[in-house]
Amino acid sequence: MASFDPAALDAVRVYALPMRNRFRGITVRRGVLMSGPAGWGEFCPFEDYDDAGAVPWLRAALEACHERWPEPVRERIPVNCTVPAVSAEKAQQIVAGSGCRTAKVKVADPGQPAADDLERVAAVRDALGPDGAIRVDANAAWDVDTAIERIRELDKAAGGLEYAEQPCPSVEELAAVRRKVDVRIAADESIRRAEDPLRVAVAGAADVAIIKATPLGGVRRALQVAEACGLPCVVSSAVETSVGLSAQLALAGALPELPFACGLGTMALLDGDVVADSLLPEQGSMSVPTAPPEPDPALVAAATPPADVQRWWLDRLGRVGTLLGA
Ligand SMILES: O=C(O)CCC(=O)C1=CC=C[C@@H](O)[C@@H]1C(=O)O
Ligand SMILES: [Mg+2]
Repeated sequence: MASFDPAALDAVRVYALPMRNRFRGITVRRGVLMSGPAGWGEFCPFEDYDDAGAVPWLRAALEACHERWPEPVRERIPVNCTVPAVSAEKAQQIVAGSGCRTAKVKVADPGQPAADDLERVAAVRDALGPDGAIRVDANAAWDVDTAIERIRELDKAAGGLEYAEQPCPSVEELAAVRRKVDVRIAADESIRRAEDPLRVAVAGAADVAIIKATPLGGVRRALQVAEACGLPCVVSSAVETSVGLSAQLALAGALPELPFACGLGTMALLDGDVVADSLLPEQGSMSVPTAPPEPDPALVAAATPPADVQRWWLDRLGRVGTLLGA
């Protein structure tokens, strides 16, 4: 899909859904659903992405509208539950109610003391028991020295970490931290926000690559990124509705190897959905869909935001579409 032609789409619908807890600094998730001959796609770059950064997100949506997904090599995907920067008590409830054997815990949330992170991971260990896996995600919040110190403390409080995701902003910093800690390092923003994700220079700086179909330009592009980086991959969502999430599950289904649980149990973060049969984990795993689910018109109507918000998204879609075709 080289260019964007709104006339080639059958429908375009703006949605807004509240988040159950503040996540990544947001309390409402918004985006655009669109349908084409192959099915429904979702364009949902976070509001802080500029138009150029949103181009791959549109590519991903158009892939779902116009192309079938690659053949899967597995039917089910083990997933982690995602624990926002909530209280220890709430973290424990989220994990206990999830049915997942792996938990990803957000840490280093702006304004929160480090002690809260330690309490949260300890509570998650309590809820998971000794054989569950715990990973943390700092979203590039630390410098190298802070990262080394915090990862060691968190590893102890968690009774062992599976990996620490994006502790610092740059690839060089990730490499420096990796040399000093015994915990695996995973790269996320270093891949998804890279100028050219196909030239992923994370080998040596990370043990695990987090890949996301939605911000990387679709399932096929994400598969190429996975191959180019040569690291074990974890597919993680961009907190889409079930429409966009289905493409992420298709990616996880098509990856040649999948050694870790994926971060795809994220419908639990949203209060509502646009499809009747939400894509949720069952006993810690999710099935790989063969095509995107159809939105339910009543749910889409209920999630439709005010006219000014719709206009903002349709304008953004138009601008990003122009950039995509340029
Ligand atoms: O990986 C998961 O468990 C859920 C997805 C998730 O954590 C994220 C989704 C979207 C934006 C991000 O801030 C965040 C991440 O950094 O991985
Ligand atoms: Mg991350």
